[in-house]
Amino acid sequence: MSKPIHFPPDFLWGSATSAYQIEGAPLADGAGHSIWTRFAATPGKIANGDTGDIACDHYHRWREDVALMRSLGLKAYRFSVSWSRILPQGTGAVNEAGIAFYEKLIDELLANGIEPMLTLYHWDLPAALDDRGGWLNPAIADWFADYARVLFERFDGRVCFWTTLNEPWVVTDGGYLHGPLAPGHRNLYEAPIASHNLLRAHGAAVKVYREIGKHRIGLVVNIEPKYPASDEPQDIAATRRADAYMNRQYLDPVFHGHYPAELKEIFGAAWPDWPREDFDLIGQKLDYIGINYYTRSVCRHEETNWPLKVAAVRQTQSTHMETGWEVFPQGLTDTLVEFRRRYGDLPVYVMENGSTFYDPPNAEDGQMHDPLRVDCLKKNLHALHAAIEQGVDLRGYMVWSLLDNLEWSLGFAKRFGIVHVNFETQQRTPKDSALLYAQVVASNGACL
Ligand SMILES: OC[C@@H]1[C@@H](O)[C@H](O)[C@@H](O)c2nc(CNc3ccccc3)cn21
Repeated sequence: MSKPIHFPPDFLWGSATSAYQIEGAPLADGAGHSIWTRFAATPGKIANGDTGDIACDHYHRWREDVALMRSLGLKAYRFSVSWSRILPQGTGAVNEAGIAFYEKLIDELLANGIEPMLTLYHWDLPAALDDRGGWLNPAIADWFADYARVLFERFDGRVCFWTTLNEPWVVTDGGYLHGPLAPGHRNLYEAPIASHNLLRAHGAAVKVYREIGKHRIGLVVNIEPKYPASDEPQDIAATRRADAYMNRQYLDPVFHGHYPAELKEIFGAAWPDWPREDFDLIGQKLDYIGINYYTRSVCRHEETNWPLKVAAVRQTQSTHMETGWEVFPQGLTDTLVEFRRRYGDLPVYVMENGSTFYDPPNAEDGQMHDPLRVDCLKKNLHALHAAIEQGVDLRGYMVWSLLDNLEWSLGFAKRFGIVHVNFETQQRTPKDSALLYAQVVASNGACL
């Protein structure tokens, strides 16, 4: 019998979602179009023709969903704000109805003892700003800082945990290099520019927060640890390129003031000489780092793969994600320990961790059994604890996701929720994984 595990006494257990994936009603009450309302309206971009027009109807069911979080005993809830609800044109006049929606949500969370953790940007750029170049226009750092200032002024104090960006790597790789995500560009020269402007915008928002904010602000990055498929020099070099491109491309400029050298090798002539002063802006001091972990990647050299020349070697035990994300809890421990080794002792929150499996239909007992997700969750939480035992200053964990939701271009078929959503009736049904998670929260991990 292994000894029971305990997390730090004030460990923050919560769940995470994002606006476009759950809210629905993206254009209600004066909201403007985003690059995702446009992408979803473009045939072939989202599987099965799914869209965020209704999603989980959270825009109308927010009170019920907060009650659901309360019933699970959650201590925190990580959500994102739709920029184009607040500023329908991306800049200029504030849409008070947009402010009102998030104000109701925040106040309901607080009334139920749940810490609101607000993400300013989770991929849904206002379409009006995309028309002006979006992340390719250097002015977006100012546009984003002005948007952030509106929310800081309205909500700081009720919101004490702020995140500037969710996963700049996915925004860039998916939206500008390979194209499966909005705005759907495939351009080697655009990707570094978009990525750099995301980091500049992050820094500009943190700078504003330091002027007027009184609580905590950070950045959320997705980290996928890279392991060489062999000890062949070519595979070792491929692994370093993959780590530099996906992981260190964001953490090195924020914490070390420069990009990894491998990026010039990867992008060649498409990699600009960045102005030195940009790194002063990007390197604003943070109160915490948010890390999203799902899987690892085993890398080998592949000359034909553009532009990294890296291929991922498929592993055996995988989730049902499109690209078969391996269940590899050790990678979570390794990621957290490596962050501390490379970047220091900043407080860390795991802001997303979860899995998608084809959930069996309702059992005769009416319960949603999801044994694979339960097993995955248990293993990842043990891995989390192992990182704490190795000295990581881990402060909290947000399971992805509270609800089954729109998995971007993969549509509704990929279910990550610990709570099942019937998208015809909008009925929410906690899965076994939700019942387990409620026990974990109530016992602070001792039940594991
Ligand atoms: O795919 C599951 C979630 C997604 O629903 C969230 O909105 C997003 O924040 C999110 N990020 C990852 C991990 N990163 C990633 C890696 C490759 C492609 C797409 C996402 C997974 N997820």
